[in-house]
Amino acid sequence: MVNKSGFNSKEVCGYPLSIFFIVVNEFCERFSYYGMRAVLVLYFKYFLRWDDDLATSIYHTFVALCYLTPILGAIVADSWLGKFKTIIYLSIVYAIGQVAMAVSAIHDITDTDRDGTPNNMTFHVVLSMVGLFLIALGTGGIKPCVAAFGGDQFGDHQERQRRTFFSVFYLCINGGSLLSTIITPILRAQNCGIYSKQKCYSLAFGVPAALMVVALVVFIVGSGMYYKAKPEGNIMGDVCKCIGFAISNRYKHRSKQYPSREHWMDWAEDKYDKLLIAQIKMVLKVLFLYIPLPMFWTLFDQKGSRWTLQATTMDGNFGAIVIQPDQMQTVNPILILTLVPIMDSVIYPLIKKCGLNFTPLKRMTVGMFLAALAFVCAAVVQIEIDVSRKHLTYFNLTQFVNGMNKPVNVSTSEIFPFLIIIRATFFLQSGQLSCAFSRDFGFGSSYTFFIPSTLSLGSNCQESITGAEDIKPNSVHMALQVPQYFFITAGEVMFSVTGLEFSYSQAPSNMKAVLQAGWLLTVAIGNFIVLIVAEVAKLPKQWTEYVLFASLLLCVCIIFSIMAYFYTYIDPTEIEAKFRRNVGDDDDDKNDKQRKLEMEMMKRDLDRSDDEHYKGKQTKM
Ligand SMILES: CC(C)C[C@H](NC(=O)[C@@H](N)Cc1ccccc1)C(=O)O
Repeated sequence: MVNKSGFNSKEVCGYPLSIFFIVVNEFCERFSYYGMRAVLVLYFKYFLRWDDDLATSIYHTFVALCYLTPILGAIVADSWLGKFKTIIYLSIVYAIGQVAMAVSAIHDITDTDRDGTPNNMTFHVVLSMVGLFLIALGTGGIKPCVAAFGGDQFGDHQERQRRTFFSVFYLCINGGSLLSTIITPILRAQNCGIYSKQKCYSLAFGVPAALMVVALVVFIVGSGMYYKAKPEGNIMGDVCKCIGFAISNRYKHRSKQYPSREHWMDWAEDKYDKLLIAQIKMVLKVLFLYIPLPMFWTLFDQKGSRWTLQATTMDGNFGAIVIQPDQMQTVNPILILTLVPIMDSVIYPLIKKCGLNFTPLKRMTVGMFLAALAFVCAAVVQIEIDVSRKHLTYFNLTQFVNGMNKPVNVSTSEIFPFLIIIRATFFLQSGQLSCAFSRDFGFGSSYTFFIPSTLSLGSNCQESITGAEDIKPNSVHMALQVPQYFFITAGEVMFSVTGLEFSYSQAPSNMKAVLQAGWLLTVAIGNFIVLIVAEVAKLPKQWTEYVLFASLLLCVCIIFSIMAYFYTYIDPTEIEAKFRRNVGDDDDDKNDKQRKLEMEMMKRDLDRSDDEHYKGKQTKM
């Protein structure tokens, strides 16, 4: 197949072979990212021994940084190294970061007294912070480049294939993240160590590190097959200078005597290339359309916070298995893996058959509406929970009344989540004597256990300990969260998968990665809005906060649909080709332009000294 730049690539079933390496790379990279992220807060809390607040804020800072760094990667790719080299270099940085995380989690390195706890915590903290910084730089930096690089592999005539590629790309993101969020918590729960056995965070970080190395190797293997668009110099510098010149030139010509121009960017025509101005107009048009989009991510990213907290007040007993609150999040990638193929092969073709033109911007609007609907469902579930008056966390609150005349130490084993019931084992110890007993709990319940004065420690105490249920278990089932997950995920498919492709198709050739980064920036801003709204609104009832978010998104959705109505789709390649054809004429024009500019500058100088006098002079010239 010969693509837009005359590059000849191998094809399989109408698709360039090179994209196989790109989607496998994405799968491994997302496995690496989400796998590491899944155990990060627990690593902060239990390995570095940070409190909940510090752990949560460092976690969110890291996630926000991951969506801010794409702009850096995009500038480097589009202006300097090109996407291919940027992906290679930043993937190396990323893999080093993951290895640093894995090493930072080996307690034996500083466990000089071999008691199972690190003796030099500073070493572990510093190494893990360096690791996280490198990971944020790497994952964020390559993110806009990989998607845009994949899009580059298609020729202009392969629009349909390119759309399918973005769907498959999204499937790989979710396939990788689903697998890793299941696997790494299992790895973390293992015990490992050289001198003493501890929870195996090093393995939980080590496997994602290995997957990142695999991602890099796979990407390099495909090297000979890629179409590699060349960077066109410091494009972002030129863009900024051109916009700056247009603004200042417009300001200098604000007087009514100067004829207005069709677009404010046209004021840059006196100095800059028409092609560059046309490309900037395309980018600005799309970026303007992006202004309302962060609100979608504001709702979307609350799956990991508010919805997980909601799940902690619900009953996770699904018969064969007990689902932990944070495990509910895996419903999202599972639904993505089912909904993307259904949408692509059934829903969208059906809509088309009905004669409806379901354009990308219409899809995104419906996506926003569905996300708002998801929050209405969340509010209804919340009301149900509030009515049932079960506000406790799934960690069962337990107290003991000691009837013995000596102090008894009580400790507990971990709760086993994959059994039909939640079973906890308690160890009672006094001096050298100890005994153990187990009890089953319901989510959210609270118990008081009585240790009788006659209890003989050292023997079996299973039968001797009696308990009273203080608070009944949570009665609202976690399955009730499924509708809200369904709507938010259907919204994600319509909004995010479409937006990814839209950002690529509407971007000029030399700013594809930049526009992808602009798209990812809406995710970062959305995350900041969560913090602001939650802080400012401070609503007493959780369900009212859900309704507030749903209403905000609905308003934004209406604004966006109006903006979308006035948006005209463009074909950047066609526009660029038109300007390139006119380049000869433009060269001739340039001298005239330069002359005109000099004239106007002279005119401005004279304007400042004596307007009337100048007017006289001009007519004489
Ligand atoms: C936010 C990103 C632009 C999109 C993408 N994320 C997803 O596809 C999520 N559905 C993945 C996910 C996985 C597990 C739990 C929650 C979400 C990405 O990561 O690129």
